[in-house]
Amino acid sequence: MVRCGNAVMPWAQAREEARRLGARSGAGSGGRAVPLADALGGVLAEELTALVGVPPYDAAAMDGYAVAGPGPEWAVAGRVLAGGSAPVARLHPGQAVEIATGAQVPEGADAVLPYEHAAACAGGAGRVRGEIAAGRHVRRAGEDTFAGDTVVAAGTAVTPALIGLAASLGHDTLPVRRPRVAALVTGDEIAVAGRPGGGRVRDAIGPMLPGIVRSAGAEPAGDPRFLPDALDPMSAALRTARGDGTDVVVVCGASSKGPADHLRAALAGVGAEVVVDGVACRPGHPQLLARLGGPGERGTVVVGLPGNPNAALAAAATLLLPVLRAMAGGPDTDRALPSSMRLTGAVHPHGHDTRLVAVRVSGGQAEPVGHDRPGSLRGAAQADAYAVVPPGWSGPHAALLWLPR
Ligand SMILES: Nc1nc2c(c(=O)[nH]1)N[C@H]1C(S)=C(S)[C@@H](COP(=O)(O)OP(=O)(O)OC[C@H]3O[C@@H](n4cnc5c(N)ncnc54)[C@H](O)[C@@H]3O)O[C@H]1N2
Ligand code: MOO
Repeated sequence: MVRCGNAVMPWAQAREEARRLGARSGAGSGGRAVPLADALGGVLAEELTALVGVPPYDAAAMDGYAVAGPGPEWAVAGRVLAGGSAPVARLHPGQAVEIATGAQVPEGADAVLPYEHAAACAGGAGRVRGEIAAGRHVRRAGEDTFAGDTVVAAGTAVTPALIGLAASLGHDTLPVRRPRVAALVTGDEIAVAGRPGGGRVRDAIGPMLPGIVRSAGAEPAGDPRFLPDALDPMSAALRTARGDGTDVVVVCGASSKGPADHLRAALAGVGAEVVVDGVACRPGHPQLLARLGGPGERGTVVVGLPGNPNAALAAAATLLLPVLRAMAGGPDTDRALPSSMRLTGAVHPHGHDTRLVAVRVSGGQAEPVGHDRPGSLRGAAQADAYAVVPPGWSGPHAALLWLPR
């Protein structure tokens, strides 16, 4: 049963509903162990612990001599390079080995004397002299991280640095949450390649969805499927998605109320819970958020995007991204990016809808780029963000909704 009327929801509330539904649907979904090379962009499903310490052994931090005892002179017993073994298992006071940065320091060593502070001894070859402070230039095992330490919290985005860290802690795989997102592109007028003609239009939404999906740490479940403007194929596709455990289905171009827009009827037919039916924003008015699945099930989230491409992008930023981020367990915003900025140029609020204005950010200001009508991606393609301009806004600062990059 469809449980929501046609009340168009305020923009901020719709985003909050999307977050809530994503968190509800993602909770308990666990993670999948993926090889480090494939983990980039996912969100850690569990905390990351150290399987080995960092450094894993007492290591030289400089090229020079590992020395035992206070000196100022030592007898050099040989040489050890990184990855090699020392010529003596243990240094006794007065002994040294020549050592390379990263090599394991023999037991008994008190410090490393860098080459540039070492002098040859007048007393003969095989001896070295200099001044040391105990512990200097030795990186002790576990001085950064002990084996068993918890190092990174669950919910952290997997970045190149985190992958490098995981490798240094002894991991070959990472448990990541990465919702799988199927795309259904509808419309009898849609052409999928080349120059459209004869009342047809190139699909502009299917090609931008994988990037949008990946930007939120999720992954596309294959290529978009193209559906004709008919109820039965839509209903069948929704049932299939629910049946095969797809996390999110994005339906493009069937969200309005025309004779060819079947999403609402299909949702009603499959017993969906409709959470958002229309959002008070421009562009992106006719968007939908729904859930397929019973109370005890994790369910499949359905996001309906309008067919106009810039409206689809605005709707994806409004509903799809918060759903995916919450589902993966990550934050909704990138903390490195400013959340609001002074808006330049003449921007006028709408009477009752929130306007999403394509802006370029430079010099700490956001400037509208134009060409951001619902049917055109020309502005968004040159923009960094949408400025969020609610009804009654008087400026000059506006919240920013950063576009996927
Ligand atoms: N009586 C009403 N009509 C419309 C309303 C409304 O509130 N009442 N809203 C308008 C708005 S706003 C939008 S946006 C569209 C959304 O409609 P749909 O989601 O059903 O999309 P379509 O009608 O199929 O297409 C709209 C437009 O976009 C083109 N399109 C569709 N899919 C794609 C695609 N994948 N790539 C590029 N372009 C696409 C399509 O050819 C149409 O020109 O409804 C308005 N009508
Ligand atoms: O979603 Mo429509 O933009 O408002 O053309």
